[in-house]
Amino acid sequence: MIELKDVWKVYSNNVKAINGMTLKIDKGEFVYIVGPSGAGKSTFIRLLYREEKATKGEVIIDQTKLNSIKERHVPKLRRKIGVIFQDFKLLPTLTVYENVAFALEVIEEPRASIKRRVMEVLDIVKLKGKAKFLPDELSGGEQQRVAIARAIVNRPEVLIADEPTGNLDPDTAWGIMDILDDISHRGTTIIMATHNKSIVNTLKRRVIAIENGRVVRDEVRGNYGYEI
Ligand SMILES: Nc1ncnc2c1ncn2[C@@H]1O[C@H](COP(=O)(O)OP(=O)(O)OP(=O)(O)O)[C@@H](O)[C@H]1O
Repeated sequence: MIELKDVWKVYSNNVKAINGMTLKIDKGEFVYIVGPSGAGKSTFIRLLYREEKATKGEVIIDQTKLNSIKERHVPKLRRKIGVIFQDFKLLPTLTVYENVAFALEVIEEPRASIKRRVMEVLDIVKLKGKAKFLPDELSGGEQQRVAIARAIVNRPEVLIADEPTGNLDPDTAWGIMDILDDISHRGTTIIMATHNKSIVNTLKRRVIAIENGRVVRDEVRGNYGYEI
C-alpha cells in the first residue's frame, strides 16, 4: 500500500536528506523507523503525508503518486493518513472533544453521528471521561492520546507517528504503545519513527534503519541496533 521507488530529497539549502530510497510497506504492517539523529527519519515521514515533495523518484500511497497530485487534492490524501507528533499539536482553546471533532470531516454529518464517532475514538484511547477538559488540564500522555484520537477519527488506513513517545516518561510511553498496538490490531498500518530502544526491542516489529538518507537495515522482527 506504501511504496517508495528510488526516492531522493534535497532541501533548498542543498542538504541531501533522502538518497535513493526504495521500499514497500503492506497494509496492516507495523513498522519502526530507526536511525541516528539527522539520518532522514522525519523527512521520510514528511514525504509520506506530502508535507514535503520528493526531489526525484516516486512515493506511492494506495496507487496515488504523491508527486503528481495537485495541491487541492492534498486534503483528500490526508484523510487516508493520520499523523501524530512528539509535541502533540493540540488546539489549546478547544476541549478534548472539540479537538477530535474538529478533525472529523463533518460536512453533512448529523451531530449525533459525529458525537458517536468522537466518543468511540475517545473510548479507544481511554479518555471518555475527560471529553470536556482542555489540553493543559491533561498530562502529557493524555494529550498524546487525544492526538491519537484526532488522528484516527477519520478512519485513516495509515497512522504515521514521528517520535510519539519522545516527550513522555517510560511508563506513559508504554501506555501509548498499548494504544498503538490496539489500533494496529484493528487493521491500521502504522509507521513510527522512534529513538526508544526499549520499546523497539520489546514490542518486536519490522525495523527499517535509515542512515544518511538510505535504508541500511530492514528486518521482520528487528532490534533497535543503536546504543542510544
Ligand atoms: N526543512 C528542512 N530544510 C533543510 N534541511 C532540513 C530540513 N529538515 C531537515 N533537514 C536536514 O535534513 C537532514 C535529515 O533530517 P531529519 O529531520 O529528516 O532527520 P531525523 O532522522 O528525523 O533526525 P532526528 O532523529 O534528530 O529527528 C538533516 O541534515 C537536517 O538538518
